[in-house]
Amino acid sequence: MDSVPIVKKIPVFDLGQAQGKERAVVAHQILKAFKEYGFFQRKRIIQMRQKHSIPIVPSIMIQRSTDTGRKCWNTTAILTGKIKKLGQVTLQNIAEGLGLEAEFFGKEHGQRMFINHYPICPDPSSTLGTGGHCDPNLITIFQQQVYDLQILKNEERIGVEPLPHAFVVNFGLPITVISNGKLTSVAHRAVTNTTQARTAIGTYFCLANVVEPAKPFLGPESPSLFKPFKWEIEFLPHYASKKSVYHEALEAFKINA
Ligand SMILES: O=C(O)CCC(=O)C(=O)O
Ligand SMILES: [Fe+2]
Repeated sequence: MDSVPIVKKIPVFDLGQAQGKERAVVAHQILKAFKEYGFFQRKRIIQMRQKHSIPIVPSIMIQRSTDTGRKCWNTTAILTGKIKKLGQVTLQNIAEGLGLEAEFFGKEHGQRMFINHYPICPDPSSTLGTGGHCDPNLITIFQQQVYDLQILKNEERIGVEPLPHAFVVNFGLPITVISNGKLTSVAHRAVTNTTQARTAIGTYFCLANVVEPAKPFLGPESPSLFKPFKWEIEFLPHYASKKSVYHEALEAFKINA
């Protein structure tokens, strides 16, 4: 590995722009980035990261030392709240970019935190960190401190340049359904490397309700492409059974499939 080119073009927005006067412009640009790459990046987390960096400690230490455990717990709780806010603003931007009401996605979402650790790998050509997949959840927000993220754009893999103090944001298969096919979730994977171990920390924003195409996208000229489904009990088990092969998990929910 690895002849995959690393692009520097995935747009970066800061949270201030996303909520301020430039909000409508940013929402439009986020949609453009989603159409082109399926990803964008969110800046302006420098103070937060410096103030609340998570100590990575083995879980056995957390069990033994209540002090370390408490610190980790407090830090995680603070970060979870900040990420929640970031997720809410991002979902408002996506809704507005799609021409929906800002609160279309609501304010409360299940947040599932993930920590992926990829050790140094002597032969990255034989081992991926995370195999190619589209995410099953609404949006995902995570850190890429060390390069590993590759996306599939027009059948070609491109690497995403890691930016310090930025989060990577991407959207999953439910947004393909909600937008009635206007946005196609982009497949991606994480690769390993021979020199640096890497830990990716992120949050999946989940759905509680039925997933279906949003009413404003439906009409005589644009019939619904997907049947409604319950995310947690119908979609997730199906996604897991398909071993998350790119967009395949959506096939069963397509109308006239
Ligand atoms: O570990 C990474 O960099 C990406 C992980 C990922 O794509 C996922 O957990 O859905
Ligand atoms: Fe992913």
